[in-house]
Amino acid sequence: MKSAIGQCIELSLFGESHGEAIGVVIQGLPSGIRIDEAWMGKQMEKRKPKGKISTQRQEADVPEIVSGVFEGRTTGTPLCILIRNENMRSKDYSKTRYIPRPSHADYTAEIKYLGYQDYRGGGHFSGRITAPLVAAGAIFLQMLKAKGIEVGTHVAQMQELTDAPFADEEAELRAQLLSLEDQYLACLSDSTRTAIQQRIEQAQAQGDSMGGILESAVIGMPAGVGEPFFDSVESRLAHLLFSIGAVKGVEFGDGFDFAAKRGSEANDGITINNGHIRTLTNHNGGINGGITNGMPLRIRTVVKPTPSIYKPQPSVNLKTGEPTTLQIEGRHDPAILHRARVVVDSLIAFGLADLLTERFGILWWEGERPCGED
Ligand SMILES: Cc1cc2nc3c(=O)[nH]c(=O)nc-3n(C[C@H](O)[C@H](O)[C@H](O)COP(=O)(O)O)c2cc1C
Ligand SMILES: C=C(O[C@@H]1CC(C(=O)O)=C[C@@H](OP(=O)(O)O)[C@H]1O)C(=O)O
Repeated sequence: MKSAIGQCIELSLFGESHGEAIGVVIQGLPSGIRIDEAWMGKQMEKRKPKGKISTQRQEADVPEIVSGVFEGRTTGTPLCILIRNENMRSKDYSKTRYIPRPSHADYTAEIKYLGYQDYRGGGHFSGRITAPLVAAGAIFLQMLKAKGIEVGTHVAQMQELTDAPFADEEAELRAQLLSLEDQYLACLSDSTRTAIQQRIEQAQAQGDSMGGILESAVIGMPAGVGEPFFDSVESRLAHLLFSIGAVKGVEFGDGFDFAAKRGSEANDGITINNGHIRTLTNHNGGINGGITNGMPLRIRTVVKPTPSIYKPQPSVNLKTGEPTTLQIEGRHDPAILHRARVVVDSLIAFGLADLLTERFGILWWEGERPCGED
């Protein structure tokens, strides 16, 4: 029953939504990585609930680094980040203690943990546990940036509303990733952003919720990263992305659209560009044989509509065994994807940092550690 992942670098999560604190322990980090707490704070802002399109639970979400950093740089020993819970309203959950919310983890956690789980606010299964992932992700994203690797995600689709696609051309894609940096509801097109915002607000007003698709891109990944068979780049990243509550699908490159294509439409012709091997198209999303080929990675993640909705729903009282109608109270996100996009970036960055360390060794990050500076 571990909440841990990683080969060379290990991430381990702890905490519950209504407990004292939540957090992450990272082991196997290179020493000497500069920690930019101000930038970590900016990343946390992207996940924080804001406005009508998010839960009304307001938390300061200030990451406290309690070990593993000395004089602003990683020591290389376990790094622990703590985030205090302050704004809980546990009474929202007491009336419905034995009435599981459809499509949340209430029933499955009850069975697995024999009723001993902290059921308040989804406990360890709450989307809240993604806050420490974002704090940790800020470290991995900065490690990648120092190596010229950029990761970014936009809200690509909600129902029939679709955002502009990521560009194939690398300089244009880089500019697009940059444009997403300071957005809360991150879209490439202003009109799509407005329409998606309105669609979520509409659902919120009706006590309902929305899902959608997040599209991510990574540029600057060197070719040759990834392990054969079980530790392909796809397997490792999908494992991480499926750990995010409400994620129900992940695809790479053209993904499920390959079903409609012939080989002649799906293959990426190989070319040479300024001495670098590149492909003319990128249907395969930068990965062949589970190994990066030097092209941008393209990943799509589908996030289901938030399970906690304010409409009456059928459930069962687990104490009496009687069918019942559930009417929830409390504060919930009418959509998750705008808050989850930074979680997706964070986990992709962690997965790639782990794979890069496996490929090149921990000293590959050495350039990050200018000896004698400071
Ligand atoms: C950032 C984030 C916020 C979330 N907010 C809510 C919420 O307010 N209410 C809710 O019912 N589920 C929320 N979820 C989703 C649940 O945590 C998730 O659906 C639940 O753990 C069950 O997992 P599953 O949907 O993967 O089966 C959120 C998830 C994330 C990642
Ligand atoms: C608090 C956050 O989101 C929570 C995620 C969540 C869930 O079930 O995932 C349920 C709600 O928790 P509570 O009922 O305790 O307020 C959300 O508010 C957060 O993400 O920081």
